[in-house]
Amino acid sequence: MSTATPTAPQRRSATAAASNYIDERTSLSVFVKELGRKAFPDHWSFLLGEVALFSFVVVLITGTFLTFFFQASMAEVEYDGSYVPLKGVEMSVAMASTLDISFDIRGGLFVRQMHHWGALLFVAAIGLHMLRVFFTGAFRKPRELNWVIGFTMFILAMGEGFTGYSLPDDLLSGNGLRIIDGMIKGIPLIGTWTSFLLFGGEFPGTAIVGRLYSLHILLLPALLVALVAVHLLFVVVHKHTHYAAPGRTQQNAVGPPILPIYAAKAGGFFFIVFGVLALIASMFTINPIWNYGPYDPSPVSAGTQPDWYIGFADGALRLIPPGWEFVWLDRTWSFNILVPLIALGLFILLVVSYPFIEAFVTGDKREHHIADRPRNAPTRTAIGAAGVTFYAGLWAAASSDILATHFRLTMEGVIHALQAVVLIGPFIAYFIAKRVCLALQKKDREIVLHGYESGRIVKLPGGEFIEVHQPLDEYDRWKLVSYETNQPLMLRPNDRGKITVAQKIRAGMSRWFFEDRIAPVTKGELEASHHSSQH
Ligand code: HEM
Ligand code: HEM
Repeated sequence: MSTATPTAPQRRSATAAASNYIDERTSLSVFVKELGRKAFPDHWSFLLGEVALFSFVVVLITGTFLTFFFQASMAEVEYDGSYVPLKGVEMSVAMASTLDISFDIRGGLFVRQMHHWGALLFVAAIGLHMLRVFFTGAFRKPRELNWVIGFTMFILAMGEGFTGYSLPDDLLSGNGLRIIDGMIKGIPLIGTWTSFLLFGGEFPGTAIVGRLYSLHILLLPALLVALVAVHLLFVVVHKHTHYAAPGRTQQNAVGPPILPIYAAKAGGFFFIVFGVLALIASMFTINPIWNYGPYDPSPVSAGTQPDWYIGFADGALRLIPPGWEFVWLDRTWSFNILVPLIALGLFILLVVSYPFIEAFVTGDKREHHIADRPRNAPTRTAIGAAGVTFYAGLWAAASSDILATHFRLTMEGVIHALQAVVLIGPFIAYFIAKRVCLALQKKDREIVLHGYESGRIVKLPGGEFIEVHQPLDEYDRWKLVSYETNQPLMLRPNDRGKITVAQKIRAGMSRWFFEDRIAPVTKGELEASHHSSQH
């Protein structure tokens, strides 16, 4: 057969012509060349930011599909779709259109499920990515601002999640909104008016779904997309951090180039994230609003749960002891709402400003491009463990009723135990994490100087038994040795020859931060151990 198939060189030249055409009009090649040559260090933990990025893309694509069919109206209709048990039930157009997406639009249920699972993964990946950045100290100079941008995106993502969850106007979403309404109304003086402003009058009114819709599909995604762009631009500008290894310094970034290796890997990884989400969406139901029905406060019972990332706020409300409400100056002061609001606000403030607090305490103004191993920064790791415990306690409290019913405990017992986890747990976690880090550092020191225990016991000619130690290879030794030791700040008199109270506080904090530490192995020690192992 002699069909004329285009030959490879012809195809290439067509591609070349097309890229020339584009380049002559955009000068894109300069940018691609510059970016393509950048090295991107490789480590599994760097994939977490990518999972966040790719699940965001999935959520954007599936969300766009949903906008074609979702109707953000709270007008009342009688449901007349194909889900028989709800036929004839009065509900909002928003709820009815979400049911239509689920049962009457081809592929609608699948896309809805993918959107919801994608959202859950998105926020989870952000959280884990943030913990990776925290525990490796990758937020230090020059990346402090990127930490702030990242954290802002975290808050926006939670906002996206909450507004999205509220759109279908089903039993649970209406209930979530009722909790928010209660929290807003609990703010003294302005609470009631703010709630009226948000809901356009008495809760729930007829405006809220439309308003949340504008936030959900326009304002918040636009802000997120813009911030993601700046975030990634900063990653390129600062270079990515890398872990200590031979040839890696504070001045370079070692890894495969972005083009073609990293881009090909990342592209493949996008399809894995997409595929896994599609698989989960097709196998596990999430938010079956047809089981819940339209919003009505009366049938909500124990066991209802918000999406996971809202759990910590819900838990904070549940942990406040009863009766924290007083009438004073003819007004109700709801400390049961104010205290969690203030505590969460402070927690958020602390997290977002952590890079600046640590830099102040350590007085460290150097740039850091080698990421810390968490054990080598024991105080930071311990602070992180304390923060995670605090968050986990609040989060678990959102399921206090489920814990009580599943484990046949009293509700009060569960609440008291979780109150202890939130108030005392962080201190215990701090202590344990710090001791574990120091122990691991000591172990590293032993390994560097004496090698790994091999378990092989040998009897020497003189009758003595010794265990043969396996020496480390160069690469591992580098990893274990190459970390900085930091000294607490010295108290020095200022220009007027005085030591101020602020200086004393700072020096005290710096001592606390650095006091407990294991000195890194010195060159002399290494040489000595090398000699002794040779003889
Ligand atoms: C929408 C959410 C986010 C997306 C899509 C995102 C994406 C990324 C990606 C792809 C990277 C490079 C790969 C990696 O290190 O994992 C990165 C790095 C970074 N991200 Fe994020 N991130 C997000 C949220 C956050 C948050 C919440 C924080 C911290 C509060 C943060 C702080 C950083 C920092 C400091 C770096 C530089 C890390 C380094 O050089 O080692 N990001 N981000
Ligand atoms: C980070 C971004 C986003 C998150 C975390 C998020 C989250 C959610 C969640 C949890 C729901 C409820 C889903 C359900 O009914 O089970 C939802 C609904 C919805 N989302 Fe998003 N979303 C995001 C971005 C977007 C974008 C960018 C669009 C549109 C361009 C969009 C459009 C919609 C629509 C139309 C609905 C209502 C339909 C429905 O509930 O099934 N979302 N979103």
